[in-house]
Amino acid sequence: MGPNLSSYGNNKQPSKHPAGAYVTFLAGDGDYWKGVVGLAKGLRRVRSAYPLVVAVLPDVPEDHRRRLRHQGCLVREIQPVYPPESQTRFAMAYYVVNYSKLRIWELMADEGYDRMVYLDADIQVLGSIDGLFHLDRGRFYAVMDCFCEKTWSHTPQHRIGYCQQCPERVPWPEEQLGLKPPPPYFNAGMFVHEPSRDTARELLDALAVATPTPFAEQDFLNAFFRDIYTPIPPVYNLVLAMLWRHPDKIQLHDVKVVHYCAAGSKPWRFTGQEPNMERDDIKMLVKRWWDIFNDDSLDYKGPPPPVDGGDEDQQPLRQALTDATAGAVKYFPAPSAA
Ligand SMILES: O=c1ccn([C@@H]2O[C@H](COP(=O)(O)OP(=O)(O)O)[C@@H](O)[C@H]2O)c(=O)[nH]1
Ligand SMILES: OC[C@H]1O[C@H](O[C@@H]2[C@@H](O)[C@H](O)[C@@H](O)[C@H](O)[C@@H]2O)[C@H](O)[C@@H](O)[C@H]1O
Ligand SMILES: [Mn+2]
Repeated sequence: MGPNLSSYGNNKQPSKHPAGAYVTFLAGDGDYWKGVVGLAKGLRRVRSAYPLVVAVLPDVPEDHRRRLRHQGCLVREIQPVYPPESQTRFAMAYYVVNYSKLRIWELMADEGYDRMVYLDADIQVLGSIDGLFHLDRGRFYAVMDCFCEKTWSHTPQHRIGYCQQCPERVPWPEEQLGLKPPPPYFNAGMFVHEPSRDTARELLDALAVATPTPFAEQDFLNAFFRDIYTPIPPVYNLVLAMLWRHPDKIQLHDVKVVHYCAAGSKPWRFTGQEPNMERDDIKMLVKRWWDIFNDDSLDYKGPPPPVDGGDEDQQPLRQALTDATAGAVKYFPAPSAA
């Protein structure tokens, strides 16, 4: 039986947990910053009581950091984390970047937080999830993943059509494939845990001797937290493929967190051309994302938080460069209504 989340409904928020924060991760000079802006505005829309910390790699340009600060994000630079050298073929080549997520335990502990809710930048929060900060301590909370998409085609379970979401669908042939993969396995796009430098050290020491695997830090985190992982309902991280792989498990109107991780579903790059992207529910969810992203009433109204760690004397130069390019980004029109 999973944790009792029933009392944490939308409006019955318990008092604010003293030292909690949302945290996301941003790498590169591409367009994921739009995901972070959307997430910051989405959390404001559901009146979250907690700040959003953005752990940025050094390659995130000042212009993107400024845009995030202007949306009230607490931007903090982290150093990259690389897995040991290996010949591993990641499910997506860029997944090697995602090991740097492992810096957040150290970052958030140093920032003085004792509870964090991690959210990928390709996530949107449609209903309040502040109650997650009050879950019992000592556990690692996340939503179970699905093995049915072709990104899992490298695994034996995918090959025989087995998925932990419906273990009865295909019996596991132990004599042929050995023991069933130890359930449950979580999606690492969203999780609830407690920052600490000890955990940070243990994670990085374990990674140093780990063999990288196709789902990179997600596989690693599943192995590391296996003994304390506690599944929470999919309303807290709707892995989009669940809509067509396990529709019986999803009531769309109950969903609080949408994770745009299916191929072709990133709203800021949405073309509708990839498989399943023609679905009405997908187009509705992408429009929901754009409606929040383009809603000026959700913009941060306060003074931008101070630049963290920026060498102040460079700030004026940075600002001049930023202003010079500020008009360069055109916000894309929302896709046509579903
Ligand atoms: O170029 C990139 C790739 C990934 N990310 C971050 O790493 C997370 C995990 O990557 P992604 O969400 O693309 O993986 P998926 O959930 O789609 O497998 C993203 O949400 C971002 O927070 C990023 O900032 N820049
Ligand atoms: O680096 C590995 C990534 O693995 C996970 O994404 C996968 C997973 O959800 C599969 O089940 C889907 O089939 C696939 O599309 C999707 O990309 C996390 O969302 C992401 O944060 C990150 O950990
Ligand atoms: Mn993601």
